[in-house]
Amino acid sequence: MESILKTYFGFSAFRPYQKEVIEKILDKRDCLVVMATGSGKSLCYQIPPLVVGKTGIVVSPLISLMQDQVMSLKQRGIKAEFLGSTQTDQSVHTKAESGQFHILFMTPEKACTVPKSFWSNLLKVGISLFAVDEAHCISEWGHSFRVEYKQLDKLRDVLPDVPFIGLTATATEKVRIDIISSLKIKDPYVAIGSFDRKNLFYGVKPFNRGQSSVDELVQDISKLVASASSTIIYCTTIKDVEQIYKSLKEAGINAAIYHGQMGNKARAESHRLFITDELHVMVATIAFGMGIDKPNVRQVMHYGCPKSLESYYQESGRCGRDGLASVCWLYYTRSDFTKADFYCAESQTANQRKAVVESLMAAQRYCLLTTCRRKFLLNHFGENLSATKCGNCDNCIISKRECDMSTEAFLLMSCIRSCKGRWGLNMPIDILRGSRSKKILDAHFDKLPLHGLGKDHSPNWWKALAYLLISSGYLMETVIDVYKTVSVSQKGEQYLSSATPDHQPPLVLPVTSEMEDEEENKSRSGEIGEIKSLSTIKSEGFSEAEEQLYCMLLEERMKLARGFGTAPYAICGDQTIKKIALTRPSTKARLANIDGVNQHLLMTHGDHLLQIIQHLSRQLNLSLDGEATIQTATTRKVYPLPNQPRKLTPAKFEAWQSWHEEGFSVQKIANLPSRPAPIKEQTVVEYLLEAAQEGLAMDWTRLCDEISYTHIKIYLTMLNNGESPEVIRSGCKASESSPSPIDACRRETPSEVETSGQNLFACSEKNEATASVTFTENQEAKLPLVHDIDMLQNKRQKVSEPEEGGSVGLKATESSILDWLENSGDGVTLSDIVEHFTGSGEEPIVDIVNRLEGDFFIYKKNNVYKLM
Ligand SMILES: Nc1ncnc2c1ncn2[C@@H]1O[C@H](COP(=O)(O)OP(=O)(O)OP(=O)(O)O)[C@@H](O)[C@H]1O
Repeated sequence: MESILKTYFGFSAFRPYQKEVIEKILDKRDCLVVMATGSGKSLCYQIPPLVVGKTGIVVSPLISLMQDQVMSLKQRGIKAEFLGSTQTDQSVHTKAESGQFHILFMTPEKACTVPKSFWSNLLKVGISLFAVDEAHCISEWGHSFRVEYKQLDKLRDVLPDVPFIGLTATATEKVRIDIISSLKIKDPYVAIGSFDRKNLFYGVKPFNRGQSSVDELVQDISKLVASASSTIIYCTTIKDVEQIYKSLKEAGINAAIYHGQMGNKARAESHRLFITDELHVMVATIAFGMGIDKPNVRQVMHYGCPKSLESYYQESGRCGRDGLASVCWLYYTRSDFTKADFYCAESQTANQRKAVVESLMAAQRYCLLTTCRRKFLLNHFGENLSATKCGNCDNCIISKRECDMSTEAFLLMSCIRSCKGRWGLNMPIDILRGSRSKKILDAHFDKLPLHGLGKDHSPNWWKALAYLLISSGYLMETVIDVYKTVSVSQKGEQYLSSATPDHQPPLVLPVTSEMEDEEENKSRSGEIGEIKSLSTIKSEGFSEAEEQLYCMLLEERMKLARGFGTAPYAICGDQTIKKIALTRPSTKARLANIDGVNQHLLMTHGDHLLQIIQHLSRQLNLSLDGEATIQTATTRKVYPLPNQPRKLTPAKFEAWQSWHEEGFSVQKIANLPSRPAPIKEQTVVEYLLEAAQEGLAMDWTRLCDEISYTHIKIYLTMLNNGESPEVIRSGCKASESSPSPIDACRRETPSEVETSGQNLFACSEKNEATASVTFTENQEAKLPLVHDIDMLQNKRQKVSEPEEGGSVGLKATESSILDWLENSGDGVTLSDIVEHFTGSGEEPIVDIVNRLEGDFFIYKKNNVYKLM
């Protein structure tokens, strides 16, 4: 699996859950995969067909999306095609039926209407999986319900032994259950990943639909265009799309446009211009881009509140899919929150209508939030962010002014109570503002003593206060059919009972931007502008020349893509180009070792790329084969982190930052090129534990995974069996006279212990006769890993076998190295190879290894070579 990952996709490590899901699919188990947009779900269905050599069927809702995926897969040397109404190549059907494609995409309509013979013919050659992408479309509770998806369950009986996989980026529990039952998925393996997209910045801004707001937006976008980064602007109506498009045009910004009233051809052309980077801005309705696979979109702006948080999460999630820092801004007006009727137009049942209204309410709450937006979003999807602030949203960055609003809160709550929970917010606000509308007169609300007491504030100011009171639990909203009513909660009642018209206990609330705009006529746009420029830092850590090289390489990629009629990102990602600009590889082996460089890229463009790199580097006076010392890590934040706890030394804090914030492994931190000399991995683990003790956030699961779950399991099992882990230490001492198998291994193959990367019982010097366990400073013995023991025992057997060639020493050749690697499951380091093939010098060995790597026979991960 790992060699397929490197060969076809250029990646050397799986992301969380990918491997598990793939293994389950290979075991023919049904799966439900619920993972964030851009987290790498597609790989889960792309790898099994390549492993077993049988077609994988993927149902996908949009033709444009299928076309993009087919294009990208072909660029990786994978045989992929799609079947749908726009397929013009008649031979695809026949080829598909005879199993000639690794991956075959189909629209749901096509999957349900192809003749049965298609499936029976394909079954004869074998089907590796049946995947339903964007599986939430099957659920009425989902935000993109598609009737045609409902028919897919018919195929369960046609393909009884084929594993069915549902994949979605947004699924509440209700939707998950619905997907499982609607697709007739049996006893599925359910993988639910984190929804936290750490590289995305979230921000919200109120606006009015006036020209000044549009001008401000255009100004923001022109800055982004100048940095050649891709932006999607989502509008809620076609009218808005046209207005923004026109304003951009007038400001000299060329943008693509996309909405449902455009013809197919025009839409396809817009789509093409955007994904091929010919145009950097796309103004569109949400008709654009379900599952759009362009990884380097740097901004998604919503011009108008979306209809649900699910859609917002998915639409905004289209930026930063390559893991680089990206920005999501949402601009809303109050009138956006009154569109429930409009969104309910297609709802047929009361349940559907209720779902629509509740969804819009959640989106509204997100807009009006004064606390961490990421925490709120994650909470909506059932995930808890342990910290109160994420440090990467507007609310966490801009400190909010707080103010005692007890008098106004008292007025509003009293007025709502007088309305007896039968009205929405407009009625009590109109009463407070002294309205004499017919509704108010009919209900005799003009007689209330509160009538007219709130004229000093606008309706929007009162609404902002109402939402502060809702989010802090003093008021509550209820949905009846499509109507929302507001009433005083128990907490609110308690407050009212402790207050009188002359005296109210303090009630301190944050001043929202809307209130601020009205009260002080003060806009936050200055601060926001600053955030935005910070958030769009493109190439942090580059020298000027490297920055130039990066831009030139992007240009070269663009030329290549044009020549091949494909999108630049399909050639390779921005992240890969960044790494190339930083390391400037001079050989195929070094190029192959860069994450994101796959075999097809190396074979088709490798020589050309190497020439270009050499030429441009010379031109810019940059040396070749540099070390990538800057962080291009996936989760780099552009904002300052919480202050370093006082007790932690800078080294410890930095280790924690690299691990927690940048996602570096313990091993990588121990060996950072910026260190004068590597430090022990165990030391890094201790730094992390100290940081956790100091109260810094810690992903324990990840840490356990990294330092080995097995390690902990052995420890617990020993405790369970009443054995003290001390026996390990005493066993070691006894080993001086009668070595335990572990000790014996340790003595015979000392260097291999280090290859486990765990440094669990660091060995004494090579040939030393009496090995001893290394203790930590406080003399605690460390436990070996189960697989380490197995590995060592295996190796011990091998070591005791007579070696070919006796004392002459083994000679390294391409085939002898490959043969040897075949039997070393966990891979070997360069020094292992040099030690093993004593009949050859280091230099020729390095040559051979480079050749093998450049030809994709082997690949390197964490300095360990493995067989492809
Ligand atoms: N193991 C990996 N290592 C590095 N990059 C990866 C890995 N797996 C996937 N990616 C990259 O992550 C990006 C997003 O992957 P993918 O398109 O599969 O996301 P997704 O979860 O299907 O998103 P969506 O819900 O939007 O369809 C792609 O550019 C892909 O190449």
